[in-house]
Amino acid sequence: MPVPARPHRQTDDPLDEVLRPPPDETPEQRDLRLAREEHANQISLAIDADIKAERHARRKKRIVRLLLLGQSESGKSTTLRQFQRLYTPTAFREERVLWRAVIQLNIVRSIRIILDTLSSTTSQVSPRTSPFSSPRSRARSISRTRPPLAPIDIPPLPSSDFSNQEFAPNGNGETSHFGDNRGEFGGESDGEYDSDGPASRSNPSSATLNNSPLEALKSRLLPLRHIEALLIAKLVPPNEDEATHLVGPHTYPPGQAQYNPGGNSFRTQEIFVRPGAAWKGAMSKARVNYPSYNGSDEPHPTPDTGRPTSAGNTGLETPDEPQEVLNQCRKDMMLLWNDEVVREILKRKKVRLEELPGFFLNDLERVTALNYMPNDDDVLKARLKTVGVSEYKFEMEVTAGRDSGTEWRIVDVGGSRSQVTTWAPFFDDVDAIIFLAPISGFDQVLLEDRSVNRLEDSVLLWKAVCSNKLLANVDLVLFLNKCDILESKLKSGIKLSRYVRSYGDRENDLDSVSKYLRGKFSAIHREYSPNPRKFYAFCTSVTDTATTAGIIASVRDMVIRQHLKQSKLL
Ligand SMILES: Nc1nc2c(ncn2[C@@H]2O[C@H](COP(=O)(O)OP(=O)(O)OP(=O)(O)O)[C@@H](O)[C@H]2O)c(=O)[nH]1
Ligand SMILES: [Mg+2]
Repeated sequence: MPVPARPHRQTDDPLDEVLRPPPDETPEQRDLRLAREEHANQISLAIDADIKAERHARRKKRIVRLLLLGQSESGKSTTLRQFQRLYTPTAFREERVLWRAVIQLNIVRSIRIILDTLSSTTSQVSPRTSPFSSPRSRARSISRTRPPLAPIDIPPLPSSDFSNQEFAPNGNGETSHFGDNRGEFGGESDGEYDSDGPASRSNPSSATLNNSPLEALKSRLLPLRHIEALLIAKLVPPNEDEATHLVGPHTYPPGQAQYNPGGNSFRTQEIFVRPGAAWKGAMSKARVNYPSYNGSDEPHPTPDTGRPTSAGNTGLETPDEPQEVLNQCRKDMMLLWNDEVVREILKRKKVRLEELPGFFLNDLERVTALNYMPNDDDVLKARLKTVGVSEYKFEMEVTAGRDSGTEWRIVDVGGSRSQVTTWAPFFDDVDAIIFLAPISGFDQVLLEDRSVNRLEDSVLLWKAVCSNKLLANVDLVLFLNKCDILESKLKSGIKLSRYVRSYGDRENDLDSVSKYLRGKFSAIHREYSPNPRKFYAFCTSVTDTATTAGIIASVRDMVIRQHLKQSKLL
């Protein structure tokens, strides 16, 4: 529909038009208007004074405000948990038990990804074309004591059917890594890991796996669907409609989305909660007695049943049904995850589960035990997406010299694209920002927009943060995060230069790559910052407690020094 032309105005400022006095204003109306304007002006001045006073009081009270920014899955909430672990250890330990439900859900989701992947594969089996049917692989499989779960005759997998770009970005020219604007970052198609030649991509085959061991296993794992629903109900507060109405189906790559063996589909999206104590509160309110919990790593079986007495602390009914179901399914889950052919299929489909958030399949024996109690590392590895923005107050239990008596407030935000717009109101009165750029994502795309490369998205966000005028005087700390995943990717042969053309033929190792990317981020900071300011960069793996402790201690020191300087207390 054509948009009508706007009437001609003297000024384009809509406020100007509204505020201009009417042309036929009487002297009485004029006096009244001026009195109203004066009144409004007084109110506005009073509000400004309040804000100033509050800021002054905050400085006097020594409240330090730290903002965590970065794209989704960059590690913001994990960094927050590291702060909690280090500086409010008692509270952190007391809350560990609440994370068990999240970990249970993470496990269920990982199993679902495997089953989805197998389902999409097994419906396309064509024995004749299978590289798995080579005499060697046949012999290897036949010699095993138990039959493999998936058939040996698996053909090359048509990557177009499993269009999980996260694992095969740009493999088929479907996405451009860095949009059309390939500046210094320029992508190339990912051919190296797409071992399927073009000829093998379309493989309309028909054989199905009725009554196969895989089908039997799938039905034995069906109870996981039930506990998934149960866990979602437990984790998402009852009034959180939005959280249960998860974002659209495009959010998850198709390979992760559908496990639908019996017609009842699993929820297809990532579960999320608003940050803050809401979900923890909802769960802990449902606590039943947990008499012997002392914050240690030791489990607390009840004397008679061996069941976890912590069940009540998870907010789940006693006994902890999800834990019992997971315990019953543990052998089958291990069978699935440790199956050689299943691993091969995952590899061919480029599903690198180990690199996905919330991965616990290598710890199934431990985490499915009836008396399982999450340890610190488990809590840091658990994945629960954040939606919204929330401020956490820290009264440091563990203080160090200069910042004793200081109250810390750490603001954690949801990082997915739709939420970036919610950040700006929190830019006021910030002492420092920790920006997390997960540099292992150079070969991945965003879950919420599969046309956007993750590294490119981080670079764009970083530019926006550096150039933001509200943040012009805020010190920036950059965490080039997920260096552990980056290292294993580089070691496995994935080349940065395929995705970042300007990297050229430099060494493809962690040291060279992280130095290079650090240089790029640092150059952006120099170029885009409105004013000169302090900038610190660290290569991090924030799930790693040992290395992160030192980095967080340095950040804390820097931030507090700057805060004191600004408060003119130094
Ligand atoms: N291996 C590894 N995993 C990490 C690292 N940092 C974070 N993770 C994991 O990545 C997942 C996502 O981390 P979160 O801290 O939830 O990410 P976030 O930035 O808060 O994400 P949103 O809440 O969606 O904005 C979690 O499962 C973390 O355990 C890291 O350095 N290495
Ligand atoms: Mg988060």
